[in-house]
Amino acid sequence: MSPADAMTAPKRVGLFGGAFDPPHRTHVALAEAAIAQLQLDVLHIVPTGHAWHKQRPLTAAEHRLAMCSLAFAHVNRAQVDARETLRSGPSYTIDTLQELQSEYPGAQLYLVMGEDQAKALASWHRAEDLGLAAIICVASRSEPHAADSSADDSPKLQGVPLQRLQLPPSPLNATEVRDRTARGQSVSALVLESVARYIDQHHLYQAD
Ligand SMILES: Nc1ncnc2c1ncn2[C@@H]1O[C@H](COP(=O)(O)OP(=O)(O)OP(=O)(O)O)[C@@H](O)[C@H]1O
Ligand SMILES: O=C(O)c1ccc[n+]([C@@H]2O[C@H](COP(=O)([O-])O)[C@@H](O)[C@H]2O)c1
Repeated sequence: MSPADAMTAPKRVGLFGGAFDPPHRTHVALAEAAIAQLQLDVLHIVPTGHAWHKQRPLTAAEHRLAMCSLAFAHVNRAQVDARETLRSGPSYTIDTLQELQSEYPGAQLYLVMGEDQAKALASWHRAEDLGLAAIICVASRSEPHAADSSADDSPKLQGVPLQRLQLPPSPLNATEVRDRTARGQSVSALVLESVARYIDQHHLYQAD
């Protein structure tokens, strides 16, 4: 890398992973909040390839990628990244963080997530390495995906403090988008208009 390249190389790099089946309005708000509050140079939006932790099969990656491209199109510094859908085997976040470390030498990485995922972090693959690779940044989440209220509400990963993102608690979730679509109800309050159109045009989430 030349000295000039080093001056302009991204120094604050975010990773926001998810099934994004489909991406909804709160995903977009969370990405915008992360970019602004963490002053990110780039935020990689990474749809999961093989979600080893989910029971249900995900919608084909090509559709989830296309919907992410629509949902995050207007978000400056967000970059939809297909890498996990192209990787064989389970999608492990630590693998993606290590790839980003190689691609952005010297950058500080930020791993962005909702609180439900933060509470489950200890079960992730190589969980102990996550907090070494990235600063873990968490947005609170309201029902129905909120974490158990009896649990410690200041989550930590084996002693690693998690950084809070300021985001008004939102009950939006992709399950409701899929359920409403299957019932023939409108989802325009839950997803961007472009995503609603894509769902309709490609007959996604419709009842059999
Ligand atoms: N309403 C929300 N508030 C805060 N974080 C959220 C919210 N919805 C999703 N997230 C976060 O976005 C990331 C990706 O979530 P995901 O794609 O699984 O969406 P979801 O709405 O949780 O989907 P599903 O209902 O299918 O479980 C996760 O880190 C999740 O915690
Ligand atoms: O690396 C892991 O073991 C791991 C376990 C659970 C979830 N994740 C990642 O967390 C992100 C959000 O997951 P989800 O279930 O909310 O879509 C997504 O990128 C998943 O691949 C990663």
